[in-house]
Amino acid sequence: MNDPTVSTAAEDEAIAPVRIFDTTLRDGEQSPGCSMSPRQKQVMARALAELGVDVIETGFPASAEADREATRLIVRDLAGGPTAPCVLSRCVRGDIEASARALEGSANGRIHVFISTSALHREHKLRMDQDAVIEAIATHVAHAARLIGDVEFSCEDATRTEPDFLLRAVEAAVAAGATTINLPDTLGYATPEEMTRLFARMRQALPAHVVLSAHCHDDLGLAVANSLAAVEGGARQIECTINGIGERAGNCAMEELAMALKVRRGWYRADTRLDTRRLLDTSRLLSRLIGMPVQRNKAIVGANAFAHESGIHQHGMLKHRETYEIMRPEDVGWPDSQLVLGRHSGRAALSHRLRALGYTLEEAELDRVFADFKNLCERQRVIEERDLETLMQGEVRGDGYRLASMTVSDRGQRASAQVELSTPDGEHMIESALGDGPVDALFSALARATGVRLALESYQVHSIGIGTDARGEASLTASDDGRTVYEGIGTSADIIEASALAWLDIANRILRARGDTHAEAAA
Ligand SMILES: CC(=O)SCCNC(=O)CCNC(=O)[C@H](O)C(C)(C)COP(=O)(O)OP(=O)(O)OC[C@H]1O[C@@H](n2cnc3c(N)ncnc32)[C@H](O)[C@@H]1OP(=O)(O)O
Ligand SMILES: CC(C)C(=O)C(=O)O
Ligand SMILES: [Mg+2]
Repeated sequence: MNDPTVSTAAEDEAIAPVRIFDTTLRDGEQSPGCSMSPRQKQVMARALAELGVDVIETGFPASAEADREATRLIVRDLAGGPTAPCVLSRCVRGDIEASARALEGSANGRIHVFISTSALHREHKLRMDQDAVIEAIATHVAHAARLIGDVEFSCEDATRTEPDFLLRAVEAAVAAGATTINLPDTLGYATPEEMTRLFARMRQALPAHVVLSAHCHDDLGLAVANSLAAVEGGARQIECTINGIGERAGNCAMEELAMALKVRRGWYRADTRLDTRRLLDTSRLLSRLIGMPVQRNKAIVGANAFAHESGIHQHGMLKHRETYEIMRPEDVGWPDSQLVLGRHSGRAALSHRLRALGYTLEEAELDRVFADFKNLCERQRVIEERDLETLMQGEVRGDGYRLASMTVSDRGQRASAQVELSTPDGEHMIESALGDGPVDALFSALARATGVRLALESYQVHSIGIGTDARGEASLTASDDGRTVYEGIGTSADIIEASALAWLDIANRILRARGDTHAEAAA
């Protein structure tokens, strides 16, 4: 695959650097379900600095002690490094002074001053006319510039502001000392073409030393597209968040923006200085800290971003990876692409996985195993290596007992469990039992249903993966006669169900070893 990160020196000269302004800890954190403690923000800020973001907005110091504390911790950590801490302030003297105090000790700290400029916000929210807003900008940006060397100014709701007034507001901020001008699409209302035009017009109107910045929200799912459109119009700073968290539908997702610029470098003629190989770890860290999992199909960092299940795609991937991938998983932190075996997979992927396990099959053999494989897929969503081994050993002849449903209750004096199993003959049976706890009751119900008595030797449950969508894996070792010890494994989102699957895994093997498909069910 062409490495998009490798370019010639001449090409590099024409590539514009785009600053990444991270607002995960401010705009991201202020959205429902995403708040972080100062210590959590500090952990996240360290990861963001390692990722290579240029600016970290640490919070809004005037609003809370937690934001002041987080800013102090992060300022200390970032000292001497290239990443600048930044804090938010309204056009309120006290806000700006609280910001300057929180940034004390930082050599490259920035104060981010904002006020709404749209008619709707001026009239209904601020109750200020145009002149009063211009006066507030001039006064407060100048005050911030007296306290610190780096001031950014934002026109909140810029994209719904009258163009002439927007220019007046921005010129007032620049005259007062702002060197970064941010034009937020606060409500996620703009279209990409409007963004390009807006930024191109501002670029022409403002002096060259002023850096233009975009801050896009995702109400219409356009935050990344609008940020890229702003780059095309001359933006050289993008405000974004990890996993796209932020007010309402969120902000521009950093991982998506960074990879769009990297993969389509030749188109945008712009790139960031991020070490994109750290994107996945940073995304996972945030998910863990705020307890908000990333959806599977999320670009770049979702579990399916480099996973392929359908046979035609897998066949293409095996011939040439670029047939179905536009970037390399390792460039964003994944170890590799995944060819997941499931109901949509074909022979190419199956034989590839079998070869990796050491099985080279003739065509006729492959046909037979493929038929068994498709049968197994009717009952199981994903086929793992362990299942392939079982298929190859011809063990999946009879179906054995399968768990159809179960209920476990631990409310009375003793726990109770009811299991519904499909039998090897395709019939259904229901059994229940009491026990000293839910697992004991469950195993007793399974023993009654199958007629298999297991002497348990060990029972362990652990989590596979991280976050709230992690699955539980139960592993059991047990024997039926005290001589042969079997190991059974079950996985499920529910650890009690995983335990039942592990128990049945052993029971079915014991029955197969006895040459029995089913034992005499106990009364
Ligand atoms: C687009 C954005 O993301 S903006 C950032 C939003 N983030 C937050 O609001 C998170 C933190 N906020 C807070 O903790 C609180 O809102 C505080 C501490 C800042 C203020 O709390 P309160 O004093 O109780 O005011 P409240 O939140 O009810 O209203 C906001 C006030 O700020 C004013 N205001 C809003 N934006 C600005 C601004 N940029 N410049 C000056 N004043 C502003 C409003 O007009 C309103 O003033 P009023 O109380 O005189 O009517
Ligand atoms: C404070 C500003 C930059 C903001 O978050 C917005 O307008 O969305
Ligand atoms: Mg915002």
